[in-house]
Amino acid sequence: MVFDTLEVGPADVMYGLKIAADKDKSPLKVDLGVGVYRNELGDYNEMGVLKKAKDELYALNPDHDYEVTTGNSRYLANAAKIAFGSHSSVFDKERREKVASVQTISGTGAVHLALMLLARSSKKNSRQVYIGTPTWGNYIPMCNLAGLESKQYTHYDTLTGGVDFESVIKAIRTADEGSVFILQGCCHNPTAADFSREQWQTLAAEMKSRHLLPLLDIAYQGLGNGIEEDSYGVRHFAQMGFEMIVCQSFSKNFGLYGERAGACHVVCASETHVQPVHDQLRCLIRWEFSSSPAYGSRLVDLVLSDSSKQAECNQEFRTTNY
Ligand SMILES: Cc1ncc(COP(=O)(O)O)c(C=O)c1O
Repeated sequence: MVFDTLEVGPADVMYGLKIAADKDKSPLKVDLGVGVYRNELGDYNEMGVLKKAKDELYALNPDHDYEVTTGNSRYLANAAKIAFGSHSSVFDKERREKVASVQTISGTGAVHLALMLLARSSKKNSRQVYIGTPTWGNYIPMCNLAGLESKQYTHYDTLTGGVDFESVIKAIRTADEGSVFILQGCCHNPTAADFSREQWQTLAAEMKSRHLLPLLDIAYQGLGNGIEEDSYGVRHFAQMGFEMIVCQSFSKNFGLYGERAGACHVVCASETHVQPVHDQLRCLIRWEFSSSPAYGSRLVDLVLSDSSKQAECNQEFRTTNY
């Protein structure tokens, strides 16, 4: 027998909660479990700007922008621009310079790919991944899956309802050089305790002096204080010249949960590292799932490539009460 040693996996708390919520027939029920836009009736709420993008996409040749494995370059450039800002020092005037970007199976796929890349990079035996708790339930199991050791510190101060910044700084000061810190860019899941601008600045200075690697996970950009403000941490770290990873999701902000649109951006210390890093990502993608689903990323790309659609999208973020 082959499978007789297998036991059931650990329970997924969110999944359990979702099933319980689905079973609850109370008319007063508000399901806040899974991050999907819903309207007043509790139904899926499609953004107006996406409806238009869908119509446009139907009119296009489905193969018009197909790029095997690592994803469509215009989509990736657009995704990088909203994460880093179009005037970021990670770009030169014409092209992305220090960033290796690939399309991923949404934000989860981006984090997984980033961890797999770290596990294959040098110093892998000593590289620890620091995670502030409580946190998104997938980080620790995904570190285990990638063969990376994770370390936990307290992120949330239950007394103030904000970030336990002293604990974060202590973790930074005691971590080994080269350790990875997973930091959520905005709308912290599950505590909503985000870093202030000043705290991002202190974090960056402290992490720089200890040669730590930030892995910034930005799964809710636009849903906190707007596109620009929500990526303050990402943009500040990039401006500080960090070698860093940004994991990006369009599930929540574009209401594209099932389409799995995301990106992983690796900002390299030097231009010469970009090609090998990109190629390692290509290999990981090819060996695991060949290529990411194209549909959602094409919709995101149509919106981000068109300034009037992008403005409409920002307007929807501002006016819709999610
Ligand atoms: C903090 C955080 N990161 C990443 C993700 C991944 O989201 P998705 O794979 O749906 O893009 C989530 C989803 O809940 C999340 O809360």
